Amino acid sequence: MDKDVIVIALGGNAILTEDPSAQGQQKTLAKSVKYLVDLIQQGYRLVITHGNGPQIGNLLLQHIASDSKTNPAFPLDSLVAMTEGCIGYWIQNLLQNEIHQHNLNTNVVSLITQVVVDEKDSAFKNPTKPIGPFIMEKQAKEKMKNSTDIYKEDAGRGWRKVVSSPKAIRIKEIYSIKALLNQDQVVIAVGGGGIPVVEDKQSNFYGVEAVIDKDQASEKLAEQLKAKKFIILTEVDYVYLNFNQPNQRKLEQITTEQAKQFIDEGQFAAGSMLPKIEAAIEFVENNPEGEAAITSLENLGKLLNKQAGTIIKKNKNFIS
Ligand SMILES: Nc1ncnc2c1ncn2[C@@H]1O[C@H](COP(=O)(O)OP(=O)(O)O)[C@@H](O)[C@H]1O
Ligand SMILES: NC(=O)OP(=O)(O)O
Repeated sequence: MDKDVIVIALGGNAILTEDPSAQGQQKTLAKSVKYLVDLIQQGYRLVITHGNGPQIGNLLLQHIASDSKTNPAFPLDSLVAMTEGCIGYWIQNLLQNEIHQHNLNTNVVSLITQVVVDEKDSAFKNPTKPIGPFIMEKQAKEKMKNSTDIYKEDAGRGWRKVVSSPKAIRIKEIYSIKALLNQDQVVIAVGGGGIPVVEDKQSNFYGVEAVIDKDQASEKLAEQLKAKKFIILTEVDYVYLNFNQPNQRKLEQITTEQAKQFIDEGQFAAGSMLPKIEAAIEFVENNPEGEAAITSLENLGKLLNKQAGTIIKKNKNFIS
């Protein structure tokens, strides 16, 4: 591929902020699409991925609330597909309008993406992926007593339902994504971590009940595309040491070695910041010339001007 590729991952919690309505989530997304146009104008090929943790949890609640005979709840693979379609449409629509405003000749396409996982992945027996709304500890423990659902505390923000989250092995539609990029189209892919599928002995694929971590799946995509930059956009402007404590300190530029040391110190919460840091390390270690970055949706513009965000690179020589 002749032009440099940038993979930008938008977090589900960063899309669903105070207003959970469709309009509220579209309004949040609208704030970041203008910066995406800047990247297109700078000549980059753009791939956008997105999370779906809060959205799929809310959708599941709607499905469970309906009549099980006349309107039965769908399994998680189908719900991931629904969130991929919906959030993909929001981004596609907003970004295409913004591109039109700038008189650029680029199309945006959202691709329903399947991601291959291992059916023997131990994650199927140990759910860790938080989805849906944050609830109080007492309410979560009550729900666990009365059902087979599992709830866990999520980064000091409350308790959330957790589901299985097997590791992404490969992106099934990778050749279609490359073909679209080669035509200078902006591609939205691997939404919600992609639809989890397993391959049988006859090379058929079928969906399984899980939600893949979108940071880990996006890293696989960035790696397969040999991307120049892998940018993770979430709710916080920086990755912090001693997060939410009086001695909190922002991290501006770190090496993968420093990042690993901070992981060992337990600086990053499982299910939230930890998978982002692990994905950033994995990407940079497999693409030593590339860089990973983490910041908020609102700060994408500042990140690109090196005025905000945490940047993770392979070694100190790269850090200026
Ligand atoms: N060390 C840390 N630095 C910054 N944020 C952290 C840290 N540890 C945990 N977090 C939490 O991780 C959140 C990002 O994870 P999450 O909400 O799961 O992301 P997403 O935007 O992909 O849905 C932040 O909003 C913050 O609350
Ligand atoms: N699928 C996924 O990882 O979504 P979030 O980024 O919203 O947690």
